[in-house]
Amino acid sequence: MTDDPMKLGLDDAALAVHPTVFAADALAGKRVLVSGGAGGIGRAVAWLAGRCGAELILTGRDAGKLDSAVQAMTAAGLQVQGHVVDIRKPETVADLFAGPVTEAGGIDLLVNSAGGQFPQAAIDFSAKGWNAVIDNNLNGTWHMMQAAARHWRDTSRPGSIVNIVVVVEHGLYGVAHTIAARSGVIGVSRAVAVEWAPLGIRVNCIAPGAIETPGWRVYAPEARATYARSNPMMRAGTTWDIAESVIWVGGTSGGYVTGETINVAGGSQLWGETWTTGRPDWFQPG
Ligand SMILES: CCCCCCCCC/C=C/C(=O)SCCNC(=O)CCNC(=O)[C@H](O)C(C)(C)COP(=O)(O)OP(=O)(O)OC[C@H]1O[C@@H](n2cnc3c(N)ncnc32)[C@H](O)[C@@H]1OP(=O)(O)O
Ligand SMILES: NC(=O)C1=CN([C@@H]2O[C@H](COP(=O)(O)OP(=O)(O)OC[C@H]3O[C@@H](n4cnc5c(N)ncnc54)[C@H](OP(=O)(O)O)[C@@H]3O)[C@@H](O)[C@H]2O)C=CC1
Repeated sequence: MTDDPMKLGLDDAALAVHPTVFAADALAGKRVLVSGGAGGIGRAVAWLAGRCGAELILTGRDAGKLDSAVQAMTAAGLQVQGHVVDIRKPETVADLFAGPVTEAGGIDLLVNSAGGQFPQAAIDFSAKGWNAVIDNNLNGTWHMMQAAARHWRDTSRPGSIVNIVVVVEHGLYGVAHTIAARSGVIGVSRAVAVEWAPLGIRVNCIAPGAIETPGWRVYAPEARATYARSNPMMRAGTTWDIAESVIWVGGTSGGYVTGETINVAGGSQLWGETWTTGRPDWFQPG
């Protein structure tokens, strides 16, 4: 791992050729919407979905990042468009579905990869900081989920949602606000997996472990240096590990799966600790 933000995780050149278990037509005729689609995990999901034959709609806040993702994928022959959408603003989410999603002919799969947080001891959270993380990760994800469900209901087509969360049961510290927000996403996903089953909508979550991405820049280098050894496999995962699990559960291969949260975390849900703020003296061995 390096501190060069352009070198955190797999880049476009790697994602364009990374080996995959999926067939080139696994998502032929499908359209996939990826929020945070120019970020680390979202970008890998988009590349894989595109390489499996899906048309892509990517969203994010940063127009420049979106442009670079769209350009790289277009140059590789993928069908992709990008739109600036802040998931915290329900009106811009509604505009996305009423505009580009409808004009493209609808979507089949929504992957909510937009999200993030900052490391801080919970006792020091300001009200504003807490609210920012809850709003981004719980409310923002919900706005996207509900808009997609309404789109599928109103167009009488089935759909699938995959929410990217974090491992909430064990071992992730210094980000209690995001544990709260993501626990909420997991809870509401379980609830609507039942409520929306009559609409033909499946809802699942993927909980990544330590996956090297540009998002890691928010953590101090000393904290980051410990992440790889925070799981029994003693290594960080790749965005491709997450992308293949997303396409598996979100696509027809996951057709009988709903309401699940799948840890793709090298076993860190069972063993290991990730202190995003550095491990306090109390927890030091010996
Ligand atoms: C077992 C499993 C193993 C798993 C092992 C896994 C290891 C890694 C786990 C997770 C990895 C990832 O998620 S990778 C990362 C994904 N990407 C990211 O997290 C980057 C994106 N982050 C963000 O966008 C921000 O953090 C977020 C708060 C969500 C967005 O907020 P805003 O855009 O509103 O941002 P701001 O205006 O900057 O901040 C709003 C307020 O938040 C607070 N705030 C913001 N940054 C702050 C900071 N660094 N320290 C304190 N407080 C802060 C302040 O009160 C701010 O107000 P003022 O005081 O007025 O300024
Ligand atoms: N990497 C890891 O180790 C882990 C990551 N995760 C989670 O996976 C998801 C993807 O993270 P990752 O790819 O690593 O990080 P990145 O920071 O690379 O990507 C996150 C993307 O989310 C977008 N985003 C954030 N907030 C908003 C918003 N309000 N509206 C629209 N877009 C937004 C950002 O877009 P823009 O830059 O355009 O604002 C960014 O590109 C996040 O939820 C993250 O917390 C979970 C566990 C571990």
